Amino acid sequence: MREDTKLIEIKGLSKVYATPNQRVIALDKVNLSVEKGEIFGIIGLSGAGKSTLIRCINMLETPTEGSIIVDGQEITSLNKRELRIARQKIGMIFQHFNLLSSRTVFDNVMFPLEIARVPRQEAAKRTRELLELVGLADRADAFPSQLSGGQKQRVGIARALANGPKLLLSDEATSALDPQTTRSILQLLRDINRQLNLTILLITHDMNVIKEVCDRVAVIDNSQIVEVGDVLSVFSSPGTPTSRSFVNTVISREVPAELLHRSWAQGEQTHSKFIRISFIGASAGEPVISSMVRKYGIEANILYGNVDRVKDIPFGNLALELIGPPGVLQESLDYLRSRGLEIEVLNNA
Ligand SMILES: Nc1ncnc2c1ncn2[C@@H]1O[C@H](COP(=O)(O)OP(=O)(O)OP(=O)(O)O)[C@@H](O)[C@H]1O
Repeated sequence: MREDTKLIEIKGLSKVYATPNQRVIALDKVNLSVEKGEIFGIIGLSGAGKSTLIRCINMLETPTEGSIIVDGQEITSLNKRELRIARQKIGMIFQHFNLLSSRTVFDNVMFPLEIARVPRQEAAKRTRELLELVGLADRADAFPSQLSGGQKQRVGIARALANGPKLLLSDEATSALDPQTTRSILQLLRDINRQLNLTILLITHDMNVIKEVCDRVAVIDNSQIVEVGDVLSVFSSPGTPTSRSFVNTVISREVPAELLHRSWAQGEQTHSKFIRISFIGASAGEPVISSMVRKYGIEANILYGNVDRVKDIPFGNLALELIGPPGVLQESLDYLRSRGLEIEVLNNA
């Protein structure tokens, strides 16, 4: 039998909150699947339905309709006892850490093991290993109030990993942290994803988080998933206005308007096309562009360019004005596309 590569499969998931005077549709027929071993991000504006979605996956919220399969098990149809066992496979971390203030770091991390009735010696050994993993071995006896935000989240991560989960859910885990601490926590999530082959599903409103750690992303808007894709593809060609505005918050893709309106094309016979080329990886567009210019005898003016990184991969944008006879311009674009470049025509002046 073929091994199932999906860790989470969500079908037709809806959630309606009914309050005495209104019904709020927080999720509307959501379908989504998450592969084993990936870091999957869900991004959306406030109120889009992110928290509801992630909380349905471990049944902190009961779906109104639909099914959720986690690691081959239909979570929505379990009884209380089965659900308690299934939840041991699902760790969760939170924006405000949710640590027990009266317990030490060590006892916070050991808490889920106590609940799972793991023998004390074994639990203590596992707790020490987890503290080592998150870089807090020397703070075992501290209380949460004595820790920085980043350290508190490390405790949260160690506690979430205590029962050896297959899935880690992250509910805005870096939203309360400063940018530098955010980066170190995201780095830790990447490390544990790799070392433990742990699948991570995170929700965020911050596209930087998606850019730093995620393999794939889903954009949620108004209770519905409006786009799902590889993070690099969504960054290079966002398919919806919501995705585009999220991408624009971290990567400047916009060509300044004054450049777009200034054309160097002259006369009846020459036209100009403004294009944006997105390139991924080390293949800068440069040699392809110079060979296009030579091959078709057109002019290319560079309007704007930048290079960024998505996860660890260089990712760039270059805006050009191509000038030449209309038919030749079209052939030039076909040539660039045939060389694997992502091309967007910004106008047809
Ligand atoms: N317990 C509840 N009772 C009634 N309405 C709720 C409840 N929880 C959430 N909602 C509503 O459901 C919708 C989705 O909320 P949700 O918290 O899932 O969105 P979100 O994307 O996580 O937003 P935020 O980033 O602000 O937390 C919102 O309109 C919200 O007001």
